[in-house]
Amino acid sequence: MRFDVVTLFPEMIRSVMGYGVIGRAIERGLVELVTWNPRDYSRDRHGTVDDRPYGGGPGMVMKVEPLRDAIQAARAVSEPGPVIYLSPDGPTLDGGHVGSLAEQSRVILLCGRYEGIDERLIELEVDARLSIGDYVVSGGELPAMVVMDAVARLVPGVLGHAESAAQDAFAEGLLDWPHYTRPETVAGRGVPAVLTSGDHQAVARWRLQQALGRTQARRPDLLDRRGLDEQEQALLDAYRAEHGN
Ligand SMILES: NC[C@H]1CCC[C@@H](CNc2ccc(C(N)=O)cn2)C1
Repeated sequence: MRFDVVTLFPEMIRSVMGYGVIGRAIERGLVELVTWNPRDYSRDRHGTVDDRPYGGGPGMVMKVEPLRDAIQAARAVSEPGPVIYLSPDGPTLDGGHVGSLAEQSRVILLCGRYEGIDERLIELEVDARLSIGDYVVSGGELPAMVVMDAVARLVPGVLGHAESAAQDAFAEGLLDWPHYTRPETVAGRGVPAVLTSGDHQAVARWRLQQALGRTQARRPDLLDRRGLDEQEQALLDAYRAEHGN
């Protein structure tokens, strides 16, 4: 999987993406990360990438040419891939988007700053928009890193034993089950007995039941979307009987 990021702050991307499983995946070559700075493609010696908005108003707008030249430089190397603009007016990222992006061999992510990007750049070069939620942050870089992290986790080998991605309850369309580790008693609180029973089948069943119960309680909309088979319904009924809800 190759990510190309068009951004005025390449160091922001490279430093944050260098940590943890994703950083190791980049070191191991499972994920490739290349940044393209529009300022390197500015048409004047001042490195101008923005200018005042036509029609007046506060703030600055990102100019077409430096962005277009950076995107075309990215397109010119490696194989084709969609150009995705991180923007609050895109569809909200969900597991479906992450899954389909993970099937691409390459994605070019466009990060905006200032008040916005000249609309003609979007018309000329952007294939799709994506939003990470209904709020505005000061640049597209953090949203781009959220997308890259979520997608990279689905690349085979990135999470070590691949099943931990599948085990990730959200991959099942459910919220996560509770996690515990040593010490066995802390602040007077113990660990659910099944988890120290050594019965792996019982543990797996308990975890699924917890994920179902928590999803029903906190995000019933996810449950409606996912649907349950008979065994899952029985587990959920038992959970609700036990938790009185
Ligand atoms: N006019 C606001 C707009 C101008 C151009 C740059 C963007 C960067 N900020 C972003 C980007 C994406 C998201 C999101 N929800 O995915 C939030 N914030 C902000």
